Amino acid sequence: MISARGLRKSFGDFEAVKGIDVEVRRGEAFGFLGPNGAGKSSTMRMIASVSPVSGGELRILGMDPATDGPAIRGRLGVCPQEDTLDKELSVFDNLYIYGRYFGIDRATCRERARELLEFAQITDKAKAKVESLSGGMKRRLTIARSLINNPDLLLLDEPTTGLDPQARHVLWDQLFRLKQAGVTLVITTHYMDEAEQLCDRLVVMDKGLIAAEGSPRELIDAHSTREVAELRFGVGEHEAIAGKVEDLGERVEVLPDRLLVYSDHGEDVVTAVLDRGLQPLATLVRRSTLEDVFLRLTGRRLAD
Ligand SMILES: Nc1ncnc2c1ncn2[C@@H]1O[C@H](COP(=O)(O)OP(=O)(O)OP(=O)(O)O)[C@@H](O)[C@H]1O
Repeated sequence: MISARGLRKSFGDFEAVKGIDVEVRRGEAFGFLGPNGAGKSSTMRMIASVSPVSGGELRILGMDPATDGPAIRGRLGVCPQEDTLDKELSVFDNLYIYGRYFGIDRATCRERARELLEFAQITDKAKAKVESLSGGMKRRLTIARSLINNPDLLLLDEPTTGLDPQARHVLWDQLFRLKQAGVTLVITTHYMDEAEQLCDRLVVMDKGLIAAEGSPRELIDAHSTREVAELRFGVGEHEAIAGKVEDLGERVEVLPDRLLVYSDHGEDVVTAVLDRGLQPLATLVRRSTLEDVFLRLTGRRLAD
């Protein structure tokens, strides 16, 4: 569906994407995970064929965005980071008029708009003004709108940024149903839980480069331990205590508010810490996540 080789994007002297290789297969949900400024949106805009490639090769659905932009865009759905809904129009008309813009005939547009309202679970809001919708409903409508042309490939740029946890879960469900219906999804996100939930495969991006690639499970297995023991001590104590526990795991990370001890057996770490007379204010043993992978690969947290 998408094939990139040595793909680059420059803005003047600044290189936002520094030569990346990406292969997205039909029917999969593929993620670009990385912090703000990693180059995810720049990559996405090149894939959406709205921003020219500065270097390397890019093929979308077997076509070249430099020469086949309109044909590619006709087969893509694009859900941008910011809401671009028409606030003056009703929910239904946002879908209907967008469909007409794609050249779809009136009757098909009406039918498709009704289907999509149902899919987005906002049928009862058909006549409401967009302004009256909650943030989650607006995102669902934006996704519905991006499906009006029955795209083969749906591009979603940070689909759940700014939503509360419940609205995020409703949206994930919507995206999961799309995937089951055979739509190929490409998602950028800086939420590792979103990447873990939705993506079959992903690349971890940092500073315009790909730091790692694989399924969430493969990435965690390759770059982290099975478990992590989190130890919380008093403010300012973590650096000094790190030296006293570093032999208990494969690796120790010092964060401002806690220590992370990486070990396949987190409970054993906690027991050993207490045996040494150390008195953490709180302990937690959890499974490794993509956040741990990111920290390992870049020395920084995604949240930062
Ligand atoms: N039009 C532009 N002109 C100049 N610099 C740009 C432009 N667009 C993006 N950049 C820069 O390129 C870098 C990558 O930006 P990009 O938006 O691709 O990152 P991102 O990973 O999508 O982050 P975010 O989550 O903030 O969107 C950033 O340093 C950004 O400031």
